[in-house]
Amino acid sequence: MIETVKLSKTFKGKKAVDEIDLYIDEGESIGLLGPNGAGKSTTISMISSLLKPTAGDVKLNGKSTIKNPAEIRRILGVVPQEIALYEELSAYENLKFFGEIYNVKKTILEQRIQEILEMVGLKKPQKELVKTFSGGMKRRVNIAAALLHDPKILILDEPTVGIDPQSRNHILETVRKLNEENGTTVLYTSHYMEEVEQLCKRVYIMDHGKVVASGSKEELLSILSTEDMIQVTLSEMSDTVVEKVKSIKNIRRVDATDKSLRIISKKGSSILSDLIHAVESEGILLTNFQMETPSLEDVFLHITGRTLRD
Ligand SMILES: Nc1ncnc2c1ncn2[C@@H]1O[C@H](COP(=O)(O)OP(=O)(O)OP(=O)(O)O)[C@@H](O)[C@H]1O
Repeated sequence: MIETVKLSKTFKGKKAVDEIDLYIDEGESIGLLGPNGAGKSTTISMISSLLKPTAGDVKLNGKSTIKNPAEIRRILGVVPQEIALYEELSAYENLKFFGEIYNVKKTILEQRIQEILEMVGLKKPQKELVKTFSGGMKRRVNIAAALLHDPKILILDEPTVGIDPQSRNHILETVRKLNEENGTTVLYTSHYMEEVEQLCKRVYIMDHGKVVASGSKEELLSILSTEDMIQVTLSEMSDTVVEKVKSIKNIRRVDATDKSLRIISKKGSSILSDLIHAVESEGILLTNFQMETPSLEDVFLHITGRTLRD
């Protein structure tokens, strides 16, 4: 359906997006995961034909959208990071205004607004002014605005950043329903890997403008099939104990936080006795030892050496 071919964008000599190839089939839910500044927003702005690429192409059903953006704009709903609403109007009035801008037929607009308000959980406060809404409620109105023309593809740019948990759950549930029950194709960007794991069947991991890994969650996790993830808690923490643990054979990486160590070791290597020995030689006790199931966060760490929120 949508395909990007060596899609690139340079700002003042700096490559924000660097030869990205990705494809999105009809009905898929795709995650674009990466830390701040990875190039996610720039990529989706180019896919949405809001930003012209420096090089490369975006194709819709095989046809370039760069010269002919009308078709892709017609079938896309985009929820930008920035909230774009009229604060002095109610939620309902905002949607009415956007519906008219999107040329939604007058005969169906009213019903459509009510359906969407129900979907995003804002039917009750629809007549209240947007300026009285929480950040999460505003974000939900923004999502509603993007859905008015019943888009085939919905693109959301980090829609849950900085909002309350209730709105966050509502947004995730709305997106899941749209994809699973309505068949809407979803492109979801986030730096919260739990959301992408929950919502998306296929994931592109971006870093420094490039796609560094892609595939289904299972495929991405299999990258870690040679490693064990272990979480340990100590009675106290010291720099020397971290250094001692790092020097244990078969331990590949150690991250220390407060009184915990997150250890990546070679799969199946028994490090426990060396670990206890290293810790106790510093007069510290090992109070908890737990093997962990790897997540996409670990895949990102493995590939880039950094966490998603570094
Ligand atoms: N209009 C612009 N002019 C100059 N540099 C820009 C512009 N837009 C983005 N950049 C730079 O391009 C890089 C990628 O930014 P982008 O916003 O696409 O990343 P992101 O992954 O979406 O991160 P975030 O979650 O912070 O939005 C960053 O280094 C950013 O500073």
